[in-house]
Amino acid sequence: MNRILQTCLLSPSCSRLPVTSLFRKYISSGAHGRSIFRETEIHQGHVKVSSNKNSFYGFRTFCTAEDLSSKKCVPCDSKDIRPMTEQAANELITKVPEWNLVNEGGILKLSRSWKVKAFTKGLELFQAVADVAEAEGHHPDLHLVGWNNVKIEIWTHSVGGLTENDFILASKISALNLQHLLRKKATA
Ligand SMILES: C[C@H](O)[C@H](O)[C@H]1CNC2=NC(N)=NC(=O)C2=N1
Repeated sequence: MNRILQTCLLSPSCSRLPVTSLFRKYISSGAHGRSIFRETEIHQGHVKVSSNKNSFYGFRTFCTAEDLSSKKCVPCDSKDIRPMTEQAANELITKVPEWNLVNEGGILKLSRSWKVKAFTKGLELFQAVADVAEAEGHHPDLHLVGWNNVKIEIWTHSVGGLTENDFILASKISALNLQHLLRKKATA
């Protein structure tokens, strides 16, 4: 029997922000005492929801696509940078749904493909992406084959895997307006 218990966690800091409050709704599933709860954060009238299967005391932060695109890449030669686990990558890929998570010869990468209108439009797309990459100091692998097939792969070469830098760059690329360069999708 599922009981939905909703408790409002108004932390003191929230009391000063009348419109910001953190609601935690959890459903006591009963099985093995695990609870499934959903945090709902209400900010200025819009709601971000993260579902989380965790013990009652588990508390998970969550980031959204806009969080990633507002972040800055860090130098890839910093000593404490490490490749993330496949589980972490599977969680973060949900924030950049236009991208695919691929494993190439044991190296996890982000990959995305486009069909462009013309060869030169592919080069324009590369230039737009290059501007973002240079600003971030983090660079993708660019492929343009068969004159109009663009593929971009992103991974952190210095660690031989994925880091948050890759997801930040992917999110910033997704935010680019590239529609005018792309071939119209064939209608059904
Ligand atoms: C010092 C600077 O962070 C490194 O040269 C950067 C440049 N751009 C990079 N881009 C990617 N994708 N991986 C790297 O390891 C990398 N290293």
